[in-house]
Amino acid sequence: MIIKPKTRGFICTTAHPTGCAAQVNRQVEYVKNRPAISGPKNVLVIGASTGYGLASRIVAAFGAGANTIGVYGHKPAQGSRTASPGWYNSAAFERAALEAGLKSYSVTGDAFSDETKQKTIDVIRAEFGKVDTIVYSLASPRRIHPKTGEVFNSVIKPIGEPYTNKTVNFHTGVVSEATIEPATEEEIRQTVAVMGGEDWQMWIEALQEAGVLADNATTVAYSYIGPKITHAVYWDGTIGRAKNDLEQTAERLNKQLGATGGRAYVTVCKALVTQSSAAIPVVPLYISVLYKIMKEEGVHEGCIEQMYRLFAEYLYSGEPVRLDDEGRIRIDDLEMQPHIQEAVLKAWDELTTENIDELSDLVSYRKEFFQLFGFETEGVDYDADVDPNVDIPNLR
Ligand SMILES: NC(=O)c1ccc[n+]([C@@H]2O[C@H](COP(=O)([O-])OP(=O)(O)OC[C@H]3O[C@@H](n4cnc5c(N)ncnc54)[C@H](O)[C@@H]3O)[C@@H](O)[C@H]2O)c1
Repeated sequence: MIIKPKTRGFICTTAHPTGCAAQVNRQVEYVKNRPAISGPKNVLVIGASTGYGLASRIVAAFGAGANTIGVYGHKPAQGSRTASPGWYNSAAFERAALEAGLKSYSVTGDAFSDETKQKTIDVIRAEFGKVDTIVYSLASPRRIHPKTGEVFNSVIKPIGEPYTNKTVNFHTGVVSEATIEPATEEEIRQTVAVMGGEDWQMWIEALQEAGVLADNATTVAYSYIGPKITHAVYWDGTIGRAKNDLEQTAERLNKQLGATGGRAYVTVCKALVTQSSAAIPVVPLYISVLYKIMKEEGVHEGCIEQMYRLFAEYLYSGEPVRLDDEGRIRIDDLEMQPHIQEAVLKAWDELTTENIDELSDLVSYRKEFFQLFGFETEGVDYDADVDPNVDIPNLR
């Protein structure tokens, strides 16, 4: 069938298998052309099919030659519906790993459930023995608690007061003001339950109890802090509370794993176009401005560049890991440079619908958004007939 993008707000309901594969292969090529990384051997990535998780898996496999297990939510094609981009990405990843002679497995299911954890443990035990690196990269709107069955929904809201700022409809380029009402205590609690550290801890403990966690294991989870412009809706809001909880979890895990030479880190990453960040008001406009300035300065990075730097220069550099005062890894360092942020702020104050293309890189934002779903990718013939049914090798 001929597959074209179909959007509904900040989501695209179709995905293109050839385009997604091309995006994955571009990231694989980037990593293959960088110096090899030495350290990780058997890597588990939770949330491995898109964004930072997918890039982490590509770096582990093609940068360090590691065997990998990717855990992610699954949506194969059905009738006239295409599969999700994560499905096509993972199919392309598994094919590339097979070709490179790397062991790799995909476990699909709800990562928050005991069942998926057990399924993953079974694969580790049968195929790898143990894992030495665990990347926790879930971004989810909802979690069912595996012990109590309680359903939690995460919200992106400020705390205390309503928040008003500029935002953009990235499809039309219209800049307007968005006001978000503050979260209730219950909404804060539920957001922390979804995006905080409890499930990360549950994963590590399940792996430890099953005896499939290597002694000197490294685990990492991702966070974002960002500039003052987004603080009210992000760092000082509901999601920031969850990220705070993630940091406390890292501290606890560090102590727990430290006894056997292991380590746990929260890594603060750069703001990038992913399915998750597209859903946050204000953030797409901030990213568009940031992209323009960072590109002009020659310091722009995407997911793959960020993850390569994390593995090569921090986690597996052979040196003690550089941390900030709060014990976090900061690969948002380039984004947060004062002169970059000053330039963003200056543009931000002046931004209107009329000058958006001059002051921001909305064109790239839009393009990258569609690329997340395999569209607008060079070298892909979008008028060609393509089979939406794609098998994932090594799917468990
Ligand atoms: N995008 C950014 O700008 C940015 C910046 C800094 C930090 N981060 C953080 O990085 C992490 C990953 O975010 P992303 O932007 O790469 O998101 P993403 O939406 O691209 O990826 C999320 C992954 O989680 C998986 N997932 C979600 N719910 C699941 C479930 N219940 N069971 C199994 N798999 C599930 C998806 O399949 C996907 O593989 C998050 O913690 C996010 O806060 C993102």
